[in-house]
Amino acid sequence: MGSETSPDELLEQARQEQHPRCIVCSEQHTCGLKVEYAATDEGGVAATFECLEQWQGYSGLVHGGVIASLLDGAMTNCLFAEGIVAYTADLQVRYKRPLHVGTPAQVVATVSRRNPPLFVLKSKIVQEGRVRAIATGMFMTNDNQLKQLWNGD
Ligand SMILES: CCCCCCCCCCCC(=O)SCCNC(=O)CCNC(=O)[C@H](O)C(C)(C)COP(=O)(O)OP(=O)(O)OC[C@H]1O[C@@H](n2cnc3c(N)ncnc32)[C@H](O)[C@@H]1OP(=O)(O)O
Repeated sequence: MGSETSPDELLEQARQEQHPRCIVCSEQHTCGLKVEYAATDEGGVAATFECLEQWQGYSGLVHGGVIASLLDGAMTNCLFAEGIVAYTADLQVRYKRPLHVGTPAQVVATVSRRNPPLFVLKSKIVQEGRVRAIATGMFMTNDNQLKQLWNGD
């Protein structure tokens, strides 16, 4: 009791070990998005993205590739928070409404299905209370992580 590793500790450990120079979530990257995903009480992860002008594609709008990266990064970090390291195998993004530069947005992700080695996750970006983009991702562990899952360690 009391020594159990928290989701945020698991997330940080996996992030540091597996992709410390990630273009989406590393604080060390010189020109990355620097998104700080953190575990939520609901069992997923969340982060705020400032939607700076430098991330725009069409004038005044955040580039769709950046949006896809934010959603994918949220889902990857959501698995990190469970101590699972997995790779994006399939990613579907629906751009529902424009994401405007100059206004912060929230990105969240949750695990919706666990069927090792496959995991299905959902993610969304909300700005000023309105959903701007949603994604479904399928993630897959590699052989080493699979062995750990099956061995329960
Ligand atoms: C993994 C990638 C990584 C890689 C990702 C790489 C991405 C690179 C992108 C580079 C270019 C950009 O950055 S572009 C910027 C990113 N995209 C955006 O900001 C777009 C945000 N979304 C919007 O502005 C809007 O939702 C629009 C323009 C797409 C559509 O708006 P709308 O004209 O009001 O129409 P709306 O009512 O939503 O939909 C009209 C009808 O089309 C249907 N519809 C709309 N979208 C879809 C859809 N995706 N699939 C099926 N059906 C759809 C609706 O159900 C509806 O059917 P019915 O009810 O009539 O039957």
